[in-house]
Amino acid sequence: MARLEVTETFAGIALPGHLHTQESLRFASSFQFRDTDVLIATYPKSGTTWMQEILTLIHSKGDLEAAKTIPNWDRAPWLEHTYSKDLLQETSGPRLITTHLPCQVLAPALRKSKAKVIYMARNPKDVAVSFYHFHKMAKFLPDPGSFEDFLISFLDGTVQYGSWFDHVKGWLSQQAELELFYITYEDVHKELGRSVERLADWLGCPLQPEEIREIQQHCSFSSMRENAMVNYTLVPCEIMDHSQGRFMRKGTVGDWRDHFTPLQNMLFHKIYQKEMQDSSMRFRWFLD
Ligand SMILES: Nc1ncnc2c1ncn2[C@@H]1O[C@H](COP(=O)(O)OS(=O)(=O)O)[C@@H](OP(=O)(O)O)[C@H]1O
Repeated sequence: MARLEVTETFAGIALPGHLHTQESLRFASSFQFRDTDVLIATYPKSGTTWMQEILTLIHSKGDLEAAKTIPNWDRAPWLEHTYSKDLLQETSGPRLITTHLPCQVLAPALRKSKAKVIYMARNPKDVAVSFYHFHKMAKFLPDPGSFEDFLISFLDGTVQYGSWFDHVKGWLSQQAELELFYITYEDVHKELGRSVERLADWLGCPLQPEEIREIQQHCSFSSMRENAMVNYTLVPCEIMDHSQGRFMRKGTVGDWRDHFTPLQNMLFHKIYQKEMQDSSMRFRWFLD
């Protein structure tokens, strides 16, 4: 199946041209956030779809109506995608918005409002594995070649969406400047109910125990894997080749162990330590 290989470059970062144009990226970087907006910011494959589902249900207090009938990309549109402009401008109430853009592109616009940001990060080794598999199915991304080649590009930051290290360091450096809640994929994986409760409290939408249980059940991997509103099976095969795998692939912590050679693991650690040496961020999962 042919690849839709057009690339847009913005702020020095390559992005899939199938989803982005210079106009859509300019729209995103000068977006007028409202105080009631909630922005989910992630590097790809860090649990974005999971967070979109959780936050939709926190907003609706566990009412499944929207989650069962509207795809995630319409409930929490990507700020930078070509289709989002009208959708976002037409929404009058509190908006749930998603982005993979780096902080330096959005921080100036965000600082003009009290919009809340939820930054979700994941062990970069698992991100690299998940991203590699996603490249195989997503026809708007380049052919990844071998895992070995892909891992080198991931560590170099030359993959689309740029460097994982810069993305995480950039967003987390803004914790004091923005209304930012930092959570990891591993936190949510370990304690889904507790994570839902913490997020709901931070958003000022406290939930009853039965509402939390309802959300927990709906947002389990097994439930989301079968849910067409989030598992991307609605996307046509020319854009996502479903014969190459599933978007909801494994949903586990530590899958990198089945993919990395000892040498790749050593190289990864070396580069991680160099890139993150000045960072005091909480990345306890990296040592797992
Ligand atoms: N409910 C739930 N539980 C556990 N894991 C989940 C869940 N929902 C999504 N996922 C996993 O998240 C990975 C996809 O990440 P993203 O949604 O950020 O991808 S994307 O950037 O929007 O393309 C991808 O990870 P991998 O399975 O490791 O590839 C998904 O399976």
